[in-house]
Amino acid sequence: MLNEIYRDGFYVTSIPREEADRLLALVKADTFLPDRPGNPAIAAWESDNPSHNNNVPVEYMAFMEALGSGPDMEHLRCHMGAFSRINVMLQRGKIGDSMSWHHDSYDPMHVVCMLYLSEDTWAPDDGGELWIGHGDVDEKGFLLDPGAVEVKGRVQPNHGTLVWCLNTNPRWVHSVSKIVADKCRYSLIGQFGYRENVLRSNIRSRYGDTWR
Ligand SMILES: O=C(O)CCC(=O)C(=O)O
Ligand SMILES: [Fe+2]
Repeated sequence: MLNEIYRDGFYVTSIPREEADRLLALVKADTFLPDRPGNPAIAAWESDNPSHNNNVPVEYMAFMEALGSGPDMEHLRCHMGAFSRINVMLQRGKIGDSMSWHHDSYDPMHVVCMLYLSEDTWAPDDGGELWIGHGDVDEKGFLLDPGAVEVKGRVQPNHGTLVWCLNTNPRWVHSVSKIVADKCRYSLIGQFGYRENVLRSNIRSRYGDTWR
């Protein structure tokens, strides 16, 4: 893992089937809100101080905490220190959804992991792949040309697939290709960092209204 993550910025692995099944059952029973500007629930989440956010269901948080304190991250913890803050986000993607190239710099965290859960089997033609790439950025660290990103990896969101990303380099970006199959794509995202580094509450003043 270490060579991949320190050389490429990411590493692809998977979690045990029973663990993925257990989380999928919880996720299927969960409630999803449209992630659109203006949604009051999303606005509240964005204005919240993540250090004080205790709204993440304990099962998701416990899973991420176990990942963060587990052997996969041992060297990252030695290298970067023991993380004092974990964000957890659950997203559901459906046909037509996609996400453009970005770095998770809206809420700077040092390591990001993405766990995929799905009842469907995903083939490359289905879309919904996590693409990981490298791209040039401007003086603020924003990607200059999304069309010029050099793609380094494409990961289908199959059940139990886990992708680790170092999030310390704004040139390391990721995107989600358009979902073209009528399949349901769940991603449980964990971000690992420090309480002392909370910036999300100042997000609009730092990055403007178009930060997404
Ligand atoms: O769902 C995914 O594969 C990636 C989601 C993502 O990049 C994000 O929410 O920042
Ligand atoms: Fe992201």
